[in-house]
Amino acid sequence: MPGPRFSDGDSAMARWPGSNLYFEIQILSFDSGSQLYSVLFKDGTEMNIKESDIRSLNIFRPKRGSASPSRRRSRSRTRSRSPGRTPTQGRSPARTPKTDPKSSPVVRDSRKGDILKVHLTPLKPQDFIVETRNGKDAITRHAKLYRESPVIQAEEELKVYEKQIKNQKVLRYIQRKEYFAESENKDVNKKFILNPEPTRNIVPVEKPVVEFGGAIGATLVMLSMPPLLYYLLHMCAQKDASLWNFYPHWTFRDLWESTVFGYFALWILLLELFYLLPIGPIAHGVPLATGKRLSYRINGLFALFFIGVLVAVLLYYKINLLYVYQHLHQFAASATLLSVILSAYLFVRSRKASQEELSAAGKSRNFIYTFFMGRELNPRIGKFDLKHFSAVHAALIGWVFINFIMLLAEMDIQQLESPSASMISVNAFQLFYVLHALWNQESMLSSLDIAHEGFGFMLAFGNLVWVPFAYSLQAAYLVKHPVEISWAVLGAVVAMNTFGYIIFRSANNQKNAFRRNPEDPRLSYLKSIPTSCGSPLLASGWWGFVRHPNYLGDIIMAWAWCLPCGFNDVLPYFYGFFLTGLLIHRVSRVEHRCRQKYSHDWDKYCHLVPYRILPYVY
Ligand SMILES: NC(=O)C1=CN([C@@H]2O[C@H](COP(=O)(O)OP(=O)(O)OC[C@H]3O[C@@H](n4cnc5c(N)ncnc54)[C@H](OP(=O)(O)O)[C@@H]3O)[C@@H](O)[C@H]2O)C=CC1
Ligand SMILES: CC(C)CCC[C@@H](C)[C@H]1CC=C2C3=C(CC[C@@]21C)[C@@]1(C)CC[C@H](O)C(C)(C)[C@@H]1CC3
Repeated sequence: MPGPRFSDGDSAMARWPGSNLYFEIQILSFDSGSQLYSVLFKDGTEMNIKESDIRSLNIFRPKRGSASPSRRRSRSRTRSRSPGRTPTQGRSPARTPKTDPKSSPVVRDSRKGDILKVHLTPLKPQDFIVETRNGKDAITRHAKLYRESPVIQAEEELKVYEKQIKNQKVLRYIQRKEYFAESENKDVNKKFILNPEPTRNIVPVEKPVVEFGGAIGATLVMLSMPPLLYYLLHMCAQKDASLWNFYPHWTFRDLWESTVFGYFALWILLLELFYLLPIGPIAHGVPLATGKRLSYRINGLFALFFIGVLVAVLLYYKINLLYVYQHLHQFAASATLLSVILSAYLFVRSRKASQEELSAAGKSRNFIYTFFMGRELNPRIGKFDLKHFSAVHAALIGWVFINFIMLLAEMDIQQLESPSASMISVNAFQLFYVLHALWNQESMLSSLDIAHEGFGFMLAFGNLVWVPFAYSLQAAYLVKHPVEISWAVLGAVVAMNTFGYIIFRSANNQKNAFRRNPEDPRLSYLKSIPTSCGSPLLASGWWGFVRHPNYLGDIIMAWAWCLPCGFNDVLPYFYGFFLTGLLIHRVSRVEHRCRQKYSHDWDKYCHLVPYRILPYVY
């Protein structure tokens, strides 16, 4: 068998697997057993590649007198989707085009002293409107060439870029056509195909996928979640909280009181007021289909602080905050009613929304399913963003508030001078989690719910009802079920929470920093996979450990929050089970989106990082 053609340390060009694109690499080693070269791409990706996919650099070198576009580009490199440099298509190196002397301006190249004749294809404004990252890069380079170098030998290169842009446009129309053909919306179909409105950003066309078991699943969830919540709250208030000790003897009055609804409405109005205060920085959400980015006022921490001051004032004036505990069921029912009213309003107003303003699921024609999933992505009344408000202010501040009420109730019912260690730890862990979320509020704007989900019953009920009333279940349980925990156990629980938090926080930080700036020198030790849609995927660090390390941290914390409630009952462990289930289900939803967006690059990532949440388990 002949020996290897390339030696360790050689530079060459290698074909990116599954494509026709060649990138510069360095040979690291050759394995005579598998006959594969271990190569290093310029962006740090290491791969094993066979010899037939590697070419000598000479093949790609331009002929004398012509300047290689790849070389020129590397001088003024913008971030491209290629690993390290812009790919060279196939094997044909760019050549200096023959230009038409009549139509070309004559310019002197001071660097070479040659007189070169250049013909530039004028760009039409619409050529600048493309939707992919790659297209953007092409235009940046295009414009750079235009500005920087009057001696442009790159007519051919420009043509390649124009072709790329056109291809992307064609692809976009085809995707749209397929998409709308599927959704059977003939009118919209015509509008987009005959009269295409150019979109101006990186918005992958999402195919609708039926989640939660479609209309039947949605109906079951909508009908079962409210009673489940009242059952859980009821069990927490029972002396014997074992799950089977359930003899419902509810009357309508147990669940409904108009005064309580009034107080709840007042609470929401107050939060809305704080939400609208012009305090705090403005952040921008992810690009929408219209190309716009919505602005959001980031003032959750201020709002929490004001609520804290208000609670302190009410306590000072001896206002009976235990009223909330005494009417917890009615408050939960009022919140449920409000979430239903809100969902109905959202559904009605979404009929006026344009297709671009709808979520992928919201384009379905099933009433029940879209009522549940939500149709409009970012329903706003003026500057008031209903979804953002409910996820941040109503859910998170409501959760902290109810927890605090439970702490007061425990002291009152158990005649304690200070809250128990279990109650303090549950309150402290969850307050810390909420403070973290509010401190990093800007990164929430790219979360699945804010960026991609419509606003319907699921999020309205989830945020207004489920988070404040079900996530505070451990504290509600401790009110009537005192648990003595030793310092050793407390220490172990704190250690477990800290461990979960470190994973959660560093995983989210790594991803957020990488998304903000993939070239960040502080992240240079991390490997990433270039993708055809432009945004690379982290493939080392936490995101190389499992595919959803932040969920792992979240789940560890969730169980740590249950442990201070002891082992007498299963009830306070509900949150651990619920969050684990929610995040496992969420993995499939997020991964479906990622597979659509990154296509085979996502499969590549899954191959490199085979486990989703827990190595060797899931
Ligand atoms: N306590 C609770 O009830 C809940 C808590 N959460 C928490 O909220 C936070 C946000 O959750 P969520 O939005 O679901 O999920 P993520 O924050 O994990 O976001 C998923 C997105 O991250 C990007 N991504 C995925 N893999 C990679 C990678 N390898 N490299 C770079 N980017 C990658 C993709 O977006 P793109 O391609 O756009 O970059 C993907 O769509 C999480 O920390 C979660 O634990 C969430 C739900 C409920
Ligand atoms: C109808 C069912 C009961 C559905 C319940 C689902 C909800 C509990 C969750 C759906 C998405 C959520 C989010 C958060 C809490 C849980 C719900 C409402 C979130 C506010 C938690 C804190 C995070 O930092 C976040 C990213 C802001 C979360 C947004 C999604």
